Amino acid sequence: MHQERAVQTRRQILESAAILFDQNGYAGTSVKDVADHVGMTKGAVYFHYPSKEALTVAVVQAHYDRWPRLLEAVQAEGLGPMDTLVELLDRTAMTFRDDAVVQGGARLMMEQPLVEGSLPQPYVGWVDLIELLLTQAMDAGELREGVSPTAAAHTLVAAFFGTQHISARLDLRVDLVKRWEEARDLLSYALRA
Ligand SMILES: CCC[C@@H]1OCC(CO)=C1C(=O)O
Repeated sequence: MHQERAVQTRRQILESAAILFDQNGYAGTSVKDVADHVGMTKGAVYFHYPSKEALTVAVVQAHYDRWPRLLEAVQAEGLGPMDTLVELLDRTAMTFRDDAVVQGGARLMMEQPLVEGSLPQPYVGWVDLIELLLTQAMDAGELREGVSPTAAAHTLVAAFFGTQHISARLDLRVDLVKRWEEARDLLSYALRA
């Protein structure tokens, strides 16, 4: 019971931190702000996360931890490789629209130069994963002749990042899924055999 309580508390702290980092940025958020938002003392927050940097690294890690789980859920549907990739990115767009931890992590990654604490290199995980899925699509005859999985992975990550960034700035990501569907449908003409 105690362990479960601690897990729940850590999740609530991360969620509050992510919300505040997304709203006010890294420099504009203090551990005290997070404690007030989650309804705990600063000391209680420090018990779980010993510094603002530890909190920052944890939010970003929780952001990236979403994607392998999302991939597993999509792969369980047994779609072909190209449809798996399309479904994965569609659900990633929904996650960027709906998930405060993903949104807070994305803002922190934008502010990486200002952040003490070591953060992962952005984008490269997605390029590798999408390149793998497009290579599987090529092997299955689902990728247009002559399209390089590596080049297409760079383009898809850039298109997704730009789409979610513009939607975030102009519309708080409310229209993100629709904007992503526009980009995805256009890119499908270039990618599908
Ligand atoms: C899938 C596009 C890349 C993704 O979009 C926001 C962001 C945060 O840095 C990303 C990343 O680092 O992978």
